[in-house]
Amino acid sequence: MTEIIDGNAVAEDVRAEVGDAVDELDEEGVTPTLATVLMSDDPASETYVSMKQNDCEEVGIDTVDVELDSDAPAEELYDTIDELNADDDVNGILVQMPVPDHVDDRRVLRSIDPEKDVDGLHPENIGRLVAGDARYKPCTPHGIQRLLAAADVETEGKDAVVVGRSRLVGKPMANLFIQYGEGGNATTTVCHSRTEDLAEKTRSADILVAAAGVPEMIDGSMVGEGAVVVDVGINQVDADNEKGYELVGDVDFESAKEKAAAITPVPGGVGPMTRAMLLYNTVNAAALQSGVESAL
Ligand SMILES: Nc1nc(=O)c2c([nH]1)NC[C@@H]1CN(c3ccc(C(=O)N[C@@H](CCC(=O)O)C(=O)O)cc3)C=[N+]21
Repeated sequence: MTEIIDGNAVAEDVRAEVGDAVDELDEEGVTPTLATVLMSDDPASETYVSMKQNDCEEVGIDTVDVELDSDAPAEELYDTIDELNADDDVNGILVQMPVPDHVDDRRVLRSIDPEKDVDGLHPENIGRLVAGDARYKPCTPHGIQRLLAAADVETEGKDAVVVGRSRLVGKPMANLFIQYGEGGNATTTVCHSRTEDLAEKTRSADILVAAAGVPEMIDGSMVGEGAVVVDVGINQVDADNEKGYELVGDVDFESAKEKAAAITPVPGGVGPMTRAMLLYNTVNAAALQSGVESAL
């Protein structure tokens, strides 16, 4: 029987742990605060940001909610970040990606105070991650590590194949897999749009992470017998429902499930874990900035 890895359940465990850490900080007079910045009209982005705010509320993290018109001048976003950097009440800053084309997203990530960069995407934090000295692990790869650990999936000595080389997922995921320690020590291959013989490589994976952003591109014929399949895809395809779209993963679930020993679903797999690790990083940011030791 193929194990369906339940991201909602593991995320709930993480939130409980984070909630306890928030209570401990509270006793020291520290209330972690996350600022979310949304500059987009995309309904999915709006949904994700409001889910992140609800999660914060559930565990006792305060939120500051900034929304900018998607056609506002880029300077408005840069100024917002400067203000949030200077605001001592704000511990974490999340600028929801993607930002509009007229905004320089690299500049956005560079200008967030690295100690408030709870996404872990500032160049300094990426550098520290690669050096094996992470301050905040990027939420999605961190969440995947946590999900694999909860499912008792050993990574040491295993062949991990990451499909996709994005800043948010593929690159940091591969970096975490090759690090020493728990959730690392995997022999790691990164595949991307120019990879030749992709199916041959994905079939060789003990652990296959699909993060290319292409709906259902990984089907059963590309999955090795007994592999663990992690689907990071959150592709929107048009649907005849309230939202007008439906979430589809990068994995063709039904055919991949026939081969896999364990697989994460979409929704209910990696997505909730991404949100949970954001809470985790925000608590650690508050602890770091207040000089109180974090329980996490
Ligand atoms: N600065 C930044 N940081 C991010 O971490 C970031 C970002 N920008 N931009 C977009 C991606 C995407 N992302 C998701 C988080 C949670 C779900 C999630 O919770 N999904 C639920 C379902 C959501 C639904 O029902 O629509 C699930 O898969 O079960 C999805 C996607 C974070 N991202």
